[in-house]
Amino acid sequence: MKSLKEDAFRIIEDSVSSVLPERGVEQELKKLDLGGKIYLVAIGKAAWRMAKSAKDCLKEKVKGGVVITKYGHSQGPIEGLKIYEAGHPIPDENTIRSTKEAVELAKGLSKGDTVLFLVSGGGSALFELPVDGVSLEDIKNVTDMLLRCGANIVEINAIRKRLSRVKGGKFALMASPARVYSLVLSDVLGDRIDSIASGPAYPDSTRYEDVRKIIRKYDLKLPKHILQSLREETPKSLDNVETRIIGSVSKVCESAKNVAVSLGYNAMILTTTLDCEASEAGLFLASIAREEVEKERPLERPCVIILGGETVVHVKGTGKGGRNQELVLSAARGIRNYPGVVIASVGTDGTDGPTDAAGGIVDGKTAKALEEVGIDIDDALNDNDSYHALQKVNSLIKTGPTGTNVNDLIFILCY
Ligand SMILES: Nc1ncnc2c1ncn2[C@@H]1O[C@H](COP(=O)(O)OP(=O)(O)O)[C@@H](O)[C@H]1O
Ligand SMILES: O=C(O)[C@@H](CO)OP(=O)(O)O
Ligand SMILES: [Mg+2]
Repeated sequence: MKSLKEDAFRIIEDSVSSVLPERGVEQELKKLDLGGKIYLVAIGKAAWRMAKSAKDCLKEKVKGGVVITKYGHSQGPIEGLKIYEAGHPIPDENTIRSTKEAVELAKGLSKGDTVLFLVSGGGSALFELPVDGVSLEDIKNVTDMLLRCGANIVEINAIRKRLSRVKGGKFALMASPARVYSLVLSDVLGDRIDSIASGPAYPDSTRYEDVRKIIRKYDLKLPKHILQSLREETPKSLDNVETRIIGSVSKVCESAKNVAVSLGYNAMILTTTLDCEASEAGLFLASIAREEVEKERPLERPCVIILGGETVVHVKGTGKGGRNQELVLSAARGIRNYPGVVIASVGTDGTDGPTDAAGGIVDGKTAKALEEVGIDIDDALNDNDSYHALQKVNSLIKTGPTGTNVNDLIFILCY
């Protein structure tokens, strides 16, 4: 055991390493006997690492392929594959251009061929061709609206699927009669495969009725032609797909627990499905930390209480931040002057919101330190400006892109 913060960084580093995609990709590919010609399509923030390990495993059996990842997430050429970077969380021209390449490839395949489809979160923005009558500009506007309204990813993707020619199982239809074998890194709570990257090769479980409810719930003001496109139903069954999940938030939480125990802490996983508003989650975590300090429950100290999930933020202000940063900034209010407590929250992909930070880390001194530099936490939260607040008191966590993506890891350390 070192200092609480050093231990927190160790937990983050080791547990994120344990969910890098290589092991899962290799394990699954070893079990498989993929016949015919294999073509690789990889999408998402973990696409490059997934593609690299698949290519290293299958070597010249892979006849070609396309990798589409977020800007800054490629680590260089991979022999025989075309590597593209594109916009995330809002798609851009490069999204469309590279998706067209993948679609051309899939459409040209024959019976007996296989698409090895490597899927990770981020794929919704990175893999997109709008349906007829919907422009890239429309997709950008709708995506922006959805990301700000506080809807969760299942709701967001229910809408995105219907505006797309590749999402919601439609990419698998394009590849038919070839078969699509998907390896999926899950960043969706409950591992809902049809929501991960909007499920391009998985039957869609959402219906038009769900879409209508989402529009009402968030009072979405959508143009007429978009409303019209949303009525088109998605495939509810596909006969050419097989899917395996190779990593999820549960794994990163298990790993965080093991690291904490190895460092001498009592540890527990409280939930792997945290999905409320980020600032509310922060206050809730702070109250658990106070219970630890005052009543030494639910665990004997020193302890680590671990949560996995994806909180949401209703972005109303004009500041800069992300859900993990907002969570810890909010938590700082509740642990003010409590000694021996640290609360950390990070996106396992290494980016939290449109920032260069993965998340943030606070302790009992953070609230006072903010006050001393003239920052009012409530004001910062109201303006969704968690990044600048945490930056001022050296409380951002920066990892850079990690090459994986299994949602967010959140924990309390108490000494
Ligand atoms: N200023 C902000 N403060 C807090 N959250 C924000 C802010 N701006 C955008 N966000 C949130 O960041 C989310 C996108 O973050 P990102 O880390 O890319 O998500 P993911 O890891 O799920 O792809 C959006 O859904 C939006 O709610
Ligand atoms: O691509 C997506 O639809 C989501 C979920 O998989 O990922 P992210 O939140 O990273 O954009
Ligand atoms: Mg997400």
